[in-house]
Amino acid sequence: MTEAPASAVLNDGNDHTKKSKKRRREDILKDAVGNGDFGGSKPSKEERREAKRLKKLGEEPGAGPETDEVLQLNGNVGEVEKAAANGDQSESKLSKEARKEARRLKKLAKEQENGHAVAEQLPSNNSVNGIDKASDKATLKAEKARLKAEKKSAKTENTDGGSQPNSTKGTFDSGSGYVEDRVLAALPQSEIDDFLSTNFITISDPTSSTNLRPITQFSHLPTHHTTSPSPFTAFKSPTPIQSAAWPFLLSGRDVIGVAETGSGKTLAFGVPCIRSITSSSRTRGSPARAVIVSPTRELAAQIHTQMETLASPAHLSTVCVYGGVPKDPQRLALKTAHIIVATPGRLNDLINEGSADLSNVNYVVLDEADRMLDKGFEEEIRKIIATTPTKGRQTLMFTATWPPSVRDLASTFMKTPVHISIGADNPTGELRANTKITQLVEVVDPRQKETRLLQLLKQHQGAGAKKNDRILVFCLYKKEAARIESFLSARGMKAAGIHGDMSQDKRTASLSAFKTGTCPLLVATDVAARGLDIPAVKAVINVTFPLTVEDYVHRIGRTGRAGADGLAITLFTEHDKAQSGALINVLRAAGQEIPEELLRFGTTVKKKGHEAYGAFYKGPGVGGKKEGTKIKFD
Ligand SMILES: Nc1ncnc2c1ncn2[C@@H]1O[C@H](COP(=O)(O)OP(=O)(O)OP(=O)(O)O)[C@@H](O)[C@H]1O
Repeated sequence: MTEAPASAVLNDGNDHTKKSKKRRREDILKDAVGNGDFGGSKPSKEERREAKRLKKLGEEPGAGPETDEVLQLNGNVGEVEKAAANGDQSESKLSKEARKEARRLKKLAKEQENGHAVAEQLPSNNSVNGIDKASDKATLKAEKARLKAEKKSAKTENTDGGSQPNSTKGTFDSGSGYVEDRVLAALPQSEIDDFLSTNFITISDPTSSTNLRPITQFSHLPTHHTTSPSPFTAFKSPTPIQSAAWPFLLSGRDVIGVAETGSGKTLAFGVPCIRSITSSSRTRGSPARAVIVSPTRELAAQIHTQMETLASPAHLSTVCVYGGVPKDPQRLALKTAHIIVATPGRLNDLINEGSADLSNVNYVVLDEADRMLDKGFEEEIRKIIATTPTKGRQTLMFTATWPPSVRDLASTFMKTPVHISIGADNPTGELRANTKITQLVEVVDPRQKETRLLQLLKQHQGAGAKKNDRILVFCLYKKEAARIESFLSARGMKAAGIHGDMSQDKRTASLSAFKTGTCPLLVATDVAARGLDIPAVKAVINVTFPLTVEDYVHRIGRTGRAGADGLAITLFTEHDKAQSGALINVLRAAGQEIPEELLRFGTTVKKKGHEAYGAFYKGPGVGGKKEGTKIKFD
């Protein structure tokens, strides 16, 4: 079972007690709503926020065309006021809400009359009138939805004692160049709140300088004209992490984005990357404007492919830089590339020899950020970031797991980052597996693992229609992976392998055979645990438990992607018992069954002495200290 829904939260770090600020806000409020018709009482926090939002809306310079929207808005004011005029108890709440909304709409209508633009960027291939009609229609639709939502929210208030989700008010960040789309800006606040709470979106902004509405539709993106043909045609709407992260990223903010595996984080950081480059005015020096770092070669290649589809319509070029392949083509491509996707080791090599120059890079992404910040990579990351400018640089960290051990280190690279996390009852981004994955754990005798694996493969990939179903088998060690691959091949199963002892060519060939379905069984080490987006992996089988429960969450995340269901089966032995408590917590958080035999190993989560060593922590050494063993995948 999933956890109970949590309200969406936008932490407001403002000091609301300061007198001068308070006075200023009240002045703004007066400006925004006339002479403060709040029924004689002091405006609520909500009302003040809304007024502030409207005020900002009015201040935004622009040349928005005058449209029928004004009439429409006025019409809606009447409708709202009519609704507000009704008198029974359940409608008195509505009437307060409706009055508030009426004031908001009146103000908006007035601003439209005064010629203030609400939207900044419009698709270049549309005529202004076409856009106006479309947005008018959308506004009308939004208004209808708003009235419906008002009724619903009034109803809820009457049944739950008046509790409200915390609000995220839409607004503009005039300094950044990002302006909310007019349709998005016109959406009723209740709809935005609803979106945040139903998608379990938690936004924590230490500055509170921007209260940005989530981009709930691709059409609300200011960049879509730069990426035509649209990269979104296959998708209905942005995923929650995309919706929530885009406005902040488009505003130039640093962001930590924590969202479950397979939830579209690549586009979450990829789309604003294009916008960041196209809006930059720098023309001198190195062409590189963005760098995206990932822990494995295969993941770097995958991100690169996705970035290419975004970049080429905007006439930007990209390069993928990783080890195990010749440097020359990479050196050449670096001369013109605007976006560098890289694994850290090879990128540092190329920086050191002078082939890569990051001095103009102002968009830095650490994908699988917790992995990039653990001891295996920390030093490499420091070196890379040190060659980028401090001023004007946007730093992004995206991951599905965000252990406390890396959080302090992350903050040393970032400027007041906005923290966005997606997940039920998970405002601090604690460890969560994707809830679309069914997790089965079998406690077995270590000597029976291979026999049990064979049985499971026959059961889930047997003959007939199931024989081509993709199954990913994880081992802990390279030698173990090689042995299991041979074991399966010797029993007539078509298996490929991927691990660090193989040449890059062979790794690439195995992955490609698995992706295309030529070989439906892949035996891997944790080199394939993170980020890989392989279509329709039916099941993940863990033959040996990984070294950390974070790695477990990433491994099983290769199935159940982009909203699909998945299956993960884990063979757990007494050798893994130190991890039982942490695994139980992950199972519990995702509402999964916890086997009695697993509970017998204990529920205590052992506090690790060196959490920063992440997946490669092997226990304390002499004197409680252990040297970091640098194990790299590239
Ligand atoms: N808005 C969207 N709607 C539906 N599918 C989407 C959307 N955006 C991206 N996807 C698809 O979702 C899949 C997973 O995306 P992606 O690989 O970016 O996930 P992720 O969150 O980075 O996962 P991981 O944590 O495993 O790295 C991809 O196949 C991608 O094409």
